[in-house]
This record gives sequence, C-alpha cells and structure tokens, in this order.
Amino acid sequence: MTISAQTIPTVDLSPWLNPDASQEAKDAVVKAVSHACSTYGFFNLVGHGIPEESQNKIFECSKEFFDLPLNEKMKVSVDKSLGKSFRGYEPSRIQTHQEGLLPDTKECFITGAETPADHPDAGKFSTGPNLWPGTLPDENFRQPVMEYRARMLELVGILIKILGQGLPKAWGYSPDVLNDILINPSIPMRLLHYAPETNIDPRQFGVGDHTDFGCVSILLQQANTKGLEVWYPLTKTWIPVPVVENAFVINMGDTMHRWTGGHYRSARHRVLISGNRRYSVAFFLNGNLNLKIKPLDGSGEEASVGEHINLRLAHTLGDNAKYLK
Ligand SMILES: O=C(O)CCC(=O)C(=O)O
Ligand SMILES: [Fe+2]
Repeated sequence: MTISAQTIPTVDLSPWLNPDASQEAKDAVVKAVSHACSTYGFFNLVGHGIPEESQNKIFECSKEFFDLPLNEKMKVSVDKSLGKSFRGYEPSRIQTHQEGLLPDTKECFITGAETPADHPDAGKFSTGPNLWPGTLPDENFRQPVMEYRARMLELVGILIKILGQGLPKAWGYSPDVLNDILINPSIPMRLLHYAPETNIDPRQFGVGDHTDFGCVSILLQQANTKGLEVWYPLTKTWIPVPVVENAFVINMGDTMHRWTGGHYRSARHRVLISGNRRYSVAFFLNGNLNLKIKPLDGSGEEASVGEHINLRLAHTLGDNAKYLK
C-alpha cells in the first residue's frame, strides 16, 4: 500500500452544535477530530458557526494595525509590556525556530486575556494588560479584537470537550479529564502579517519549521493566499494547507502532545514566503499555567504547563528573550 496525503482532513462541527442532531452524528464528530489529531495533528474545521463578518472584521483590524507607520507600531512593542506578559507588537525578524534558519519575516500583534496592571499576577508570564495603539479608535480595533478573542475562547472550549471524549477508552478517564486546562487560561492571540519578499534566501521563512507550544491552536488564513505547510512523517513530505473557505485550521501543540503521551500529535509546520502579502490570525490555548500535567497514558513525568511554554518561547527568541525577563 502506498501512503499518500495530499492535504489535511476537513471536519464539520455542525452536528455537535445542533441540539437536534443524533448521538451518532455527534459521536462521528468526536471520531473525526480524534482521528485527524492522532494522524496529522492538523485539520480544517467547518460548520463552526463563527460568522464570516467576524472573520472579515479581524482581518480589517490586522490591516489597520500593520498599515501604521513603524514608529507608531513600536509605541506598543512587546518590550513595553508589563513584566513577562508579552503583549503588543513584535517586529519582523525577531523569532528564530531552528538553528541554521534566518529569523521569521512575519510581524505580529499579540493580545491575551485582559488582566489589569494592579492584579497580583500581572507581569507574570503571559499575564497582564494588553497594549493598544493610541491612534486606532477602540471601536475599530480594541473592541472587535476582544470580540473575536471571545469567540475563539468559546470555540476552543468546545474542541477541548471533543478531544476529551476522543481519548482512547482503554485509558479509562472521564471525558472531562482535559477540562481543567480551561480554568483561567493563558490564551495569546497573534495577528500575523507576512509582507511580500523578493530575493528569497532558502533559509528564510515567514515562520520557520516549528511546533506550537500550547494545547490547541486555531488559525484563520486570509482567502486566496498560500504558504502554510505541515510535515507529514509517514510520507516525509511537507503538505500544503490551502485555504478552505470559511474554515479554521486547528492544530495540536506540544503541551497537548505531552499530556496525551503523543496520542494527539503536535505537528511541525512552517510558512513559506513569496512575492505576495498574507495575513493570518493565530489563537493559542496555552491553558492554565499553574496546572501540572502528567501524561495520561502513564508514559512520563509531571510537568508545569507554564514553565514548559515559557522555556519553549524563550528558546525561539534567543537574545530577544529579554522581553520575558
Ligand atoms: O500564519 C500561519 O499560517 C501560521 C502561523 C503559525 O504557525 C504560528 O504563529 O505559530
Ligand atoms: Fe505555529
């Protein structure tokens, strides 16, 4: 038998969201998600109920922000965020994912759960107030960004429940076993912009070969763009992830991989650069940073979610890890 994979699977969430759908139809969603996450670690999600206006709006926000002059963007750069909260603008060519690669060309704007500066945890890793550009009116930027984040949090909560139900029955856990990750979670979101590049060095990527650090990532790709690729170990090839209309790309991160003993795979992926501009939005469920997770298959040691993610991020930042100090 030859193993070939042209692209990642697509899963329709609508039976899960439909109160009139049969139990069989809901079970089929669990099966499809579980299979996609254990085989590829990636899938396209359709039937998610998030209106297209909401998707269009977040791209409008991205364009408004990235069109600002560099000096305006630098007024909210991550080095200005409180302590280790890691919010705001991250310029191009800051993060390097692999030795031998040049730093990523992407620029991004990072937000997280809004924690006021006087909260006792503000300034701890991934925790604190967001930075908002003073020149963009709240109703054009802050409000729609926060609304989109709220929708993503709701969606990731649904995905965690499905993933809990899809764990191997032989492990004997309650389907709620993953739910504690959703208590006061770290949920960074990156508006991403890939400017058109000329004279492309083969060591340069929009985002270099990496795995995500957290539990579940939800990515929205701009229509009619390309560049995202996933590594498929069975064929040892990079599979392109073309944009599927009205779909989110869902992928597993390292924390989920570790927690499930590799059952849900954190797959390597990267973004190629080209002469074309591209926007995307990546929402990451890192999860409750204080939670200690032990591989559910009994395969390894307990680890703290927060320490694991902080170390992984610092590694990719190299000298720029000063932003986390
Ligand atoms: O922009 C994309 O398509 C992917 C971005 C990504 O992989 C990341 O930010 O971790
Ligand atoms: Fe990623």
